[in-house]
Amino acid sequence: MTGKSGGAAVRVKDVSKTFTTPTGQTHAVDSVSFDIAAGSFVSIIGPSGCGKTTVARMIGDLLPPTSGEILIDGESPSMARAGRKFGFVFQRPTLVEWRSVLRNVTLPLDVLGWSKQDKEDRGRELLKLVGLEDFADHRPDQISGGMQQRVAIARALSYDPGVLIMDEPFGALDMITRDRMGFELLRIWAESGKTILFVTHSIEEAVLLSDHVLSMSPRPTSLQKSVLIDLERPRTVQHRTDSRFIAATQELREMLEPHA
Ligand SMILES: Nc1ncnc2c1ncn2[C@@H]1O[C@H](COP(=O)(O)OP(=O)(O)OP(=O)(O)O)[C@@H](O)[C@H]1O
Repeated sequence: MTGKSGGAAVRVKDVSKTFTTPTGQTHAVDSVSFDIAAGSFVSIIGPSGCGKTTVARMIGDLLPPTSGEILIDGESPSMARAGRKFGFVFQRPTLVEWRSVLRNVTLPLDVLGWSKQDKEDRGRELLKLVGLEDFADHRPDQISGGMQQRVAIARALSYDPGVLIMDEPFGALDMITRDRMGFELLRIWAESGKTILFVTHSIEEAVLLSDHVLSMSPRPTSLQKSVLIDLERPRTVQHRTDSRFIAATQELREMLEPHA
């Protein structure tokens, strides 16, 4: 994907956000700037309540910034949303209970007016990508939480966006499923060539999955550091014991939990 933003799939420049509520103002994000190169996997990590979700939601056109500029493939978030340039995956899969797994995946294509056959073909292709080809006709309540989140990922990829924004997508899963989903996501990422922005609470998860980890300060959040994860791919469980993995997690832990 080549953008008008100098090759960056996502550009965040001097972005701030202040929420105004009946009880006063919350300065959540303070002049955050970063670029995400096309095709890379970048995580945002920071203490609870620091503003990670707010940053992801502003990029995903779910919230307007108070000031600053966001570009996705060279376009504003609202233009990029209209042009189906990104998909968004939330912490909870939010599937439609009465639709089959296949018809949940193809839901966004209904609005785009795809033919029944094209939707069916695309849906089955995506279910294969996320390893759920045998569950097309199941209802969401007939599959596990991890499988539901894979349906949500397939749905976000349905219209083939260049960028996937994921806000703590595995936060509601147990540790074993979460670990497995991380590697599953890396496989999907490698096969699909997307740019991924991944919000997480877990330092280990961020280091294991990412090319770069953006460490955010407590609220009002600003970018503390971008840590390059110097580990070859494909990543495996063995990387957890690699000295470079340990050094990167240690560096991030010292930034995020300086008094621990
Ligand atoms: N819609 C809103 N209205 C008012 N304040 C908000 C709103 N959304 C978020 N905030 C405030 O902005 C700050 C940052 O919230 P945000 O959800 O972005 O943090 P976070 O880092 O994603 O937190 P967590 O890791 O716990 O999910 C918090 O103080 C929160 O209360």
